Amino acid sequence: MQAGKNILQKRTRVQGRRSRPQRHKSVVLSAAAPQDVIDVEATVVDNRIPVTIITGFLGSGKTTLLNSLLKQNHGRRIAVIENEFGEIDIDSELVASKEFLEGGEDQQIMMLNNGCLCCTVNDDLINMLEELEGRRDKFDHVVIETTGLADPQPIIMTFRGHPAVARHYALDGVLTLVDAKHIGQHLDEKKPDGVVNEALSQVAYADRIILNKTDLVSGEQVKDTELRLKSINGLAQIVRAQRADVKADYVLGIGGFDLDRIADEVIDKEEASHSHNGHHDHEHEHDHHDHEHENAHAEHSHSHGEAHAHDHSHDHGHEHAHSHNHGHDHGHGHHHHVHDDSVGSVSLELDGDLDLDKVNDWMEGMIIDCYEDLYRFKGVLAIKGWPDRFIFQGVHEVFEGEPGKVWKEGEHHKSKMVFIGKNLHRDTLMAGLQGCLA
Ligand SMILES: Nc1nc2c(ncn2[C@@H]2O[C@H](COP(=O)(O)OP(=O)(O)OP(=O)(O)O)[C@@H](O)[C@H]2O)c(=O)[nH]1
Repeated sequence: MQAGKNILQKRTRVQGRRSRPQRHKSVVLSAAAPQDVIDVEATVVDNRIPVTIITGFLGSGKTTLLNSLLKQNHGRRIAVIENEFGEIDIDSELVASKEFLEGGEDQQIMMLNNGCLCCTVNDDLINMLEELEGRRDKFDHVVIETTGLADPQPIIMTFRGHPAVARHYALDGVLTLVDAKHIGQHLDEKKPDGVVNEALSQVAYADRIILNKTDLVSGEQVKDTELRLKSINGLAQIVRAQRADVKADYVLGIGGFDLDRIADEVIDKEEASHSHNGHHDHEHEHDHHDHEHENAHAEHSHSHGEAHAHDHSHDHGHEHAHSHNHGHDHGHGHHHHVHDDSVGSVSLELDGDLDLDKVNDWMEGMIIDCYEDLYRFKGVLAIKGWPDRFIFQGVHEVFEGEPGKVWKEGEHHKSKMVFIGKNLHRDTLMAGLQGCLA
């Protein structure tokens, strides 16, 4: 326990792949595999350049947003990397600040014309970022606009997993534009096995969503769409907009990968919904608490009852959407089958303290076995014997965690996790979490 404790005084980033499971030994919370752990002192000031990815399906309003962003007086100098699919550079013609390309001091637009960012992402994007890095005194923030057909995942992974990029750039967040009128049909589109539904992926990876073009649909449709988006991604904030008209703060400075903000996002979501302000339609951002609470003791007592039969803990969980190709019991009415996308969110909440070793084993196994399906996951854990919360987040196999706020005297200990991904089975995840109880 003590060794793990020491590591948790630091920020840890852990990487691993299923094909090399031996490298995952206790990767999550302890230091048993020091060669796999990159420690950065928590007190180090992060001077890296923040990067925001703006994505969204064709015609959803990305260029409109970019124009509005470049015109707003937000005090940040933005370098834009635009990815135009095909050879004809149309978007840069449409962006108001194109003149900055020709020597403007404040903002820069760079074009990636030779293909789709997500396909050719590594070399082209990395080269461009390196080039920009040499001029970093000229800007404060990088915005990458993907093509409408890009799956943002490889771009995100470049920032999370590529050491040279991660040294100079910090992914601030993923902002997804959604066309209120057409998103449904794109989400519904069935792709062949192994082919990504880009629209779905763009929603699933979002830290923030702009539900745009609300002028083109009824209020009822907007609400339905919002529910659907939340079912896919229970973590992202959503604002409604027309002409992508949102404040720059909503797009820049998201802190989607900032561990310090995760506690607010994940555990204090109810309170957070009342404390944020300044965004359009903010009342829609956190109102997904219509989930039903479940008594997991009843559900799982056959397998877990002995371990915590008398601690009065119970869990609350909600599943927004999940694959229908699994066979758990639908009879108790606690699952909301919003639609049958295989990408969805599962939130888990469990009272009581967790055992460090059990959490390590469980999360290690999950990352090894399911990293491809785990798009994003975040959580705050109560670990037995630790004075502070443990906060973590991950994107596929890239995991990061650090100590969070100290538990107050007498404060009720509980853990909360949110998973976004494919084929997530809430019951299995909850059983796994319950199995970690101390
Ligand atoms: N009615 C309506 N039209 C909008 C809104 N926002 C943007 N548009 C229009 O929708 C069209 C597409 O917007 P863009 O900003 O170019 O969308 P995009 O996501 O950059 O499109 P791609 O480059 O094709 O991926 C343009 O004609 C915009 O003027 C809106 O809120 N309502």
